[in-house]
Amino acid sequence: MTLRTLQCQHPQVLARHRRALAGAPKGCHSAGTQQDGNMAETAGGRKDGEGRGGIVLRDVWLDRGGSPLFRGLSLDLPERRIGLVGSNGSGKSSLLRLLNGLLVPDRGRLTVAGLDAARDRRDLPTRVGFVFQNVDHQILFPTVGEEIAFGLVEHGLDRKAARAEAERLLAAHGCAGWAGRAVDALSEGQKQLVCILAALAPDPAILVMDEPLASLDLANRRALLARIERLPQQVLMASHDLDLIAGFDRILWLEAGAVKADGPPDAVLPAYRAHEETRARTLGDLS
Ligand SMILES: Nc1ncnc2c1ncn2[C@@H]1O[C@H](COP(=O)(O)OP(=O)(O)OP(=O)(O)O)[C@@H](O)[C@H]1O
Repeated sequence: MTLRTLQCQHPQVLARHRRALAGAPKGCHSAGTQQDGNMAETAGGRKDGEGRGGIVLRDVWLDRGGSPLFRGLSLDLPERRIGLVGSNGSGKSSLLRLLNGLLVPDRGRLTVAGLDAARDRRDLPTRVGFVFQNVDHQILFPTVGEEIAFGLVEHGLDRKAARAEAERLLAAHGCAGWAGRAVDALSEGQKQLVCILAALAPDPAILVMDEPLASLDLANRRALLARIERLPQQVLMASHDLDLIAGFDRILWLEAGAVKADGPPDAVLPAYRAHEETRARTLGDLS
């Protein structure tokens, strides 16, 4: 079954996003990296960045907690696999939350998978799958099957078909028979896995992941990473585990809401690692 062919009969925002949107506050310039015309081709022959995916920020401003965080951020993000690094509080989660409408820019323009993030805010979650840092911010339903089927129903599948698709997805990830399991009885890592599968189920154009694999064991982490590498979706992942994103196409390093460095992993990650080691020494000296 391909959901890509389904017309979304229910363009309203998914309930988990509705809930988050209800409480969401309203919403550095970096040298925007231009598309290099050398984007990877997906299994379907589509080039990411010009098809379902693609993220463009133009002079985006955002205050958080009364202080300016992003001050004229401009970026072109067409690559298939983009890693986001930065110290605590640098703005990674805020940037990811702009992408699915949980935050809106105070000023400037943001386009995500062809949608204007301000004008089409309520439609964003239909194109952007979001995996939260904290599973408790994501999981709504008592059972695994219901959690995964939910997004499919919102996209127009009837409940029976959605349940069957959820079971198929679980089986494809080595979790056959999980559909009836109580989410509360799962370990944190198992919950993370369910959240990732729930985000993937409606076949979004872009998968945005905020520290998504922190609780997974080595086998599940490797399996999920391999799966992520094969996904047709554009993936944007914030991670403090630099090994996870070392094979990505591009790394954005944010500090205090501005782009500190931006480029391939072998250029950005060693510099970021050195910066963090210096910080660790400084913090150690202070303690
Ligand atoms: N709900 C909120 N209300 C007000 N300010 C917030 C809120 N969430 C984050 N901030 C502020 O926005 C800034 C960026 O936070 P953000 O969560 O985007 O950082 P981050 O890079 O994801 O951090 P971490 O690595 O710790 O997850 C921080 O200064 C933070 O204090």
